[in-house]
Amino acid sequence: MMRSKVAGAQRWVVKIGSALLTADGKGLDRAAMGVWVEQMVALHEAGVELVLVSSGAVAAGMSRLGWTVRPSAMHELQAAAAIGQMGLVQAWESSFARHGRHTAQILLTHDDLSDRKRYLNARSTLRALVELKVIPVINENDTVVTDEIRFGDNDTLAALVANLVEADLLVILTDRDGMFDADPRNNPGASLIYEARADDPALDAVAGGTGGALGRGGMQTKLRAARLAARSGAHTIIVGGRLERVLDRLKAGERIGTLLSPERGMLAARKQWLAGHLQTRGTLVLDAGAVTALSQGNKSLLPVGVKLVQGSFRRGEMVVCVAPDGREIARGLANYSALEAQKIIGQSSEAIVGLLGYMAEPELVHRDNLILV
Ligand SMILES: Nc1ncnc2c1ncn2[C@@H]1O[C@H](COP(=O)(O)OP(=O)(O)O)[C@@H](O)[C@H]1O
Ligand SMILES: N[C@@H](CCC(=O)OP(=O)(O)O)C(=O)O
Repeated sequence: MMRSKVAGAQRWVVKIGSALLTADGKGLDRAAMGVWVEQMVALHEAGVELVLVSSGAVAAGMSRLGWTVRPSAMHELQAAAAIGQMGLVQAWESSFARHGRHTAQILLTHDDLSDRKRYLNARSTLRALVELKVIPVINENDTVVTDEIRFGDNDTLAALVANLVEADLLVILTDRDGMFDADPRNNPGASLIYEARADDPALDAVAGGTGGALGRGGMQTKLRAARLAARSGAHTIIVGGRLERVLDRLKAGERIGTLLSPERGMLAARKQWLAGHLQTRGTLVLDAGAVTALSQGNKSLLPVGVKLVQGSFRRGEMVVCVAPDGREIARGLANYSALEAQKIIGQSSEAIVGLLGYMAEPELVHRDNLILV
């Protein structure tokens, strides 16, 4: 069976766990990293937008310090993470640089994603990096977190990043081929689950065990991550990072790993997510024709149907669309900034290039990014 949802995904968050990255505790596995980088570059060339969530700082730091046992004291873990993070980003940077790609380090904490302003700032920085075709490499900011506010495992962080960048696919690379119907460490006969709905309660029982010696979360946090990612409509794949050409094969639609699907359609979930999480930055006053097109025709909003632009917003920010009498019709993500929108309203989409010198999209707000109210 072809996995079209995976093959067709445009924006991927790829999460690589400690167990995989650190060759089972022997420092960073640069050879394996190089193989994933090659595949990520190929995805990039195929037009896929990529964000990487990389664990391994603590494990890499332990190996630099010659520690063989993971410390339990928080300050020692934090010290190891601070040391290891250097090696981790160096390794990603040099590996991507061999293919002419830049990387960018982003360290996030729980607070960054729960505080609205910081959430929106992180979102716009990540969007900018993705547009610049740079690969963001994200990890938890271990130095400043306390026990109560730690993500602890990067599965949760990766899912929140998938929400943040509105990814359509979260790929969790791990040391098993996927999620099995029982922990394969203690059940050699366990079999791989190929597909399930992320919200299926039967999965709670099979994902019961904890992580390995190096990883933190085990399958439980991966399942929770899939459920979190599903809130913004993303599909999740849990798959073996050591499988040959794993990312290429996912892109080709091959049925490997465990695919966990959102319960609701991608578009509906994504729209609900957008409505609940983004502040509006401006207002577009529509003409009567545009009001009808949006509310009855399920159409995109074209510049020609807009009479007035209010507020100051950037490309990708949320705007309110109102009727001439001020009644709110919809909200949506603008394809142009307020300044650009001022110049193109009332004009046909063909005129955009002449007016701005380029055309990002023919619509001012695409219907996939429009939420009717
Ligand atoms: N149902 C299950 N299917 C697969 N693996 C499971 C399951 N339950 C528990 N596990 C364990 O989860 C481990 C992977 O999680 P973890 O060690 O946290 O890795 P990572 O560093 O990749 O996040 C596997 O090695 C496996 O032993
Ligand atoms: N921030 C930590 C990641 C924590 C962790 O071990 O995560 P994971 O291996 O993904 O379960 C680190 O870089 O070591």
